[in-house]
Amino acid sequence: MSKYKVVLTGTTWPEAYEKLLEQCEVKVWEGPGPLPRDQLLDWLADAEGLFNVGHVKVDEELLDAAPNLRVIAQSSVGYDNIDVEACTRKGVPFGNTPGVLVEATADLTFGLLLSAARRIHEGWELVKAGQWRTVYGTDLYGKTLGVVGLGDIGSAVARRAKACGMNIIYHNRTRRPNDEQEGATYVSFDELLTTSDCIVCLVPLSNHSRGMFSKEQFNKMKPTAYFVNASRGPVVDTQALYDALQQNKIAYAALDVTDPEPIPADHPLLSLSNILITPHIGSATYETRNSMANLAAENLLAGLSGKPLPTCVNQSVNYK
Ligand SMILES: NC(=O)C1=CN([C@@H]2O[C@H](COP(=O)(O)OP(=O)(O)OC[C@H]3O[C@@H](n4cnc5c(N)ncnc54)[C@H](OP(=O)(O)O)[C@@H]3O)[C@@H](O)[C@H]2O)C=CC1
Ligand SMILES: O=CC(=O)O
Repeated sequence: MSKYKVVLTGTTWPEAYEKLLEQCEVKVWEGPGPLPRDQLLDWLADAEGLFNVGHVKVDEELLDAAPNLRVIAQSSVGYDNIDVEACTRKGVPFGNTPGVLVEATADLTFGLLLSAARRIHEGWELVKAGQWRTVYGTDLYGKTLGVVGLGDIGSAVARRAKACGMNIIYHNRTRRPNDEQEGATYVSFDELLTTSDCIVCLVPLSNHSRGMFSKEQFNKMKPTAYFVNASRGPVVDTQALYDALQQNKIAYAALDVTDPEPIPADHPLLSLSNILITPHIGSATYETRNSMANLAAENLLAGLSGKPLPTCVNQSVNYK
């Protein structure tokens, strides 16, 4: 039996890769650096499947260059790099990896808040510098956490916060009765901004959410507010965040995602003392990244054989 022709935009985890190799002839980009666009388009000329690990941009141009494409699978839950409508127009199902990364990403997001609130990272830097002294933070217990984008991950963050004695408020475009039964209170975006002690942002990046945290929003926050962004960098206006931190309009920010990403070492944000940044590692545990790769491989192999993708974003073109 001839094998499916697949393009893999970067290396993936061994278990998933083995599964692909059983049924596919794989062109894999092993670097150095990201897969050049020309090379990708050239490889896609006869490809039936695209396994996107490097978050390459999928648009009309790419789809036109891949006339035989039957499925796109990506090992992430966010898909702001994918023109889903263009995929649907071409009849190409697209699968992401929801669910499997929820707990790991919630751990990291809440960990950022905890580290910022209690200055864990600053304490460690002091100890390494031979300075054994007290660094003061703030209590989370009894404080109000506002979650913007209370979906799978936001809800898991809320559970952690509740276990630490925080009150939970949230804002989405639609309400979540189950989370409300668990104690989360729905509020308007403005009320969340003005009343939260800590704000966690977990909205997908879209035309609705791009720049939703800008000067106006930071001005509405409490001067003691802690702001955590673990969604996508461009949801936040970076200059406005810099100004808010530099002018102490808010107390502290902790980011797992930045705009630009990666953030250059000489970026002004890094010169501030009231910020903590990690390099987009929300889902980066061995177990979770392995599960994400396996789910992406399942989506890809299902699509190649004309079966429904287990986690398809554009259901209208999923296989029946
Ligand atoms: N840092 C990291 O490593 C990781 C980051 N992520 C990021 O986290 C995001 C969320 O993931 P996940 O929880 O699985 O996604 P979900 O789709 O489960 O949740 C997203 C929530 O955001 C809400 N939302 C969407 N748009 C808006 C808006 N404009 N204003 C207010 N609320 C909005 C949605 O509700 P409604 O549509 O009703 O508004 C939904 O409840 C991903 O898209 C990704 O960008 C994910 C994994 C790892
Ligand atoms: O940022 C990671 C994702 O899965 O989305």
